[in-house]
Amino acid sequence: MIMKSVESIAVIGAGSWGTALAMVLADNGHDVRLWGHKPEQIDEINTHHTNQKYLPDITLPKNIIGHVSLGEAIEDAEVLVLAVPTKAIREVVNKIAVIRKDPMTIVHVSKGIEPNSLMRISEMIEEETPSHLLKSVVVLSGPSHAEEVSLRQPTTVTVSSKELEEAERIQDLFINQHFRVYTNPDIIGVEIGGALKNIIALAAGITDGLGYGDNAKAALITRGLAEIARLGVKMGASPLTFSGLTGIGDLIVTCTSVHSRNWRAGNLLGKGQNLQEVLDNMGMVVEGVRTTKAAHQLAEKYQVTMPITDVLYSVLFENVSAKDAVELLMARGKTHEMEDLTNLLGGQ
Ligand SMILES: NC(=O)C1=CN([C@@H]2O[C@H](COP(=O)(O)OP(=O)(O)OC[C@H]3O[C@@H](n4cnc5c(N)ncnc54)[C@H](O)[C@@H]3O)[C@@H](O)[C@H]2O)C=CC1
Ligand SMILES: O=C(CO)COP(=O)(O)O
Repeated sequence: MIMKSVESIAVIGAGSWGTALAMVLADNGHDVRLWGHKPEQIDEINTHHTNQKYLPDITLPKNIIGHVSLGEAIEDAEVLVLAVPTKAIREVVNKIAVIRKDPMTIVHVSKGIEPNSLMRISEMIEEETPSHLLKSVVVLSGPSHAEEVSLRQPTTVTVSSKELEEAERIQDLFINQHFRVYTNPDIIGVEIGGALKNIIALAAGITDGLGYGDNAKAALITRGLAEIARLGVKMGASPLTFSGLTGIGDLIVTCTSVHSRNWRAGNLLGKGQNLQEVLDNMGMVVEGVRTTKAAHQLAEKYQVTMPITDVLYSVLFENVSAKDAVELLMARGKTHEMEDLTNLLGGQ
């Protein structure tokens, strides 16, 4: 057993991922305050040590204490783990910045890009937090369904930050025999891979819903990776990151699992439900919908070809049918698989 120093850590957001990560930290002996904005849910966490809506039938360690008061949750906690949907990041960070007196390290675990501003989550956090309060921002990402992490099944993730020592400190807080944590200095690649895989997971759910098979799934994963990497590299990411946990790793886990909310939403779309109906019934965040909007704008801004993102955009926001979207993708003009090869052959 690895001996660790005990820290007070506030996990902000008591949904599936915040609760599962609070369990990892509690298993490592830390004093964990789990903040949520729904009093009845926090009451359930403190009284019954469960969070049935998000992680049914899981018993939480007793050293997770639920809080509805944000001030109490973050008091004395030098590390804050932000686990709310991308849409709520600015609002929550703003509230923290008003209350907070001392510098803090913010670890974010969300997977999205903000439409219109086209900011990654670490950039939004930096924009919303006065610099004297922000020691550093770290992202934790990778192939990790909360449902499996809460069962202490083997899981691997990556942490990244502009400051390597901070990433290593967060690696130490989370790592244990079930939850292996790597570091990667490429924060752009880590955030882009984590956010954009949700677009491909929606598309994979759609092809499954339409009744297509493993060939279509493999095509989406590999060609999806190609377009994510193409954009990521233009934005300054290392191409190597996309062959790692936060690239291909997260694509595999999200495109092939019934745990994925993005895959499940896509599956219902493929079966003929409309977007609003699907989102209303999901009860949890489906990040890929907003991220499709953002990635569509990013492709335009960076002049990058992203065919899967483009057709998914037309299904989600322009009433193109899922079946027509697949036909559009398959009927595209012929091209080389490897872009370097295209360059070698004279940029065809
Ligand atoms: N569930 C998973 O397995 C994983 C999720 N993630 C990412 O973590 C982030 C959070 O996802 P989940 O926990 O799964 O979502 P969730 O839908 O299970 O829970 C979200 C939580 O945030 C709360 N929330 C929403 N808006 C809020 C606001 N304005 N103020 C305060 N709290 C608010 C909700 O009440 C809920 O407790 C997402 O970006 C997701 O992509 C990343 C890896 C794994
Ligand atoms: O990011 C995830 C697993 O790595 C979870 O994906 P979903 O948000 O689609 O459930």
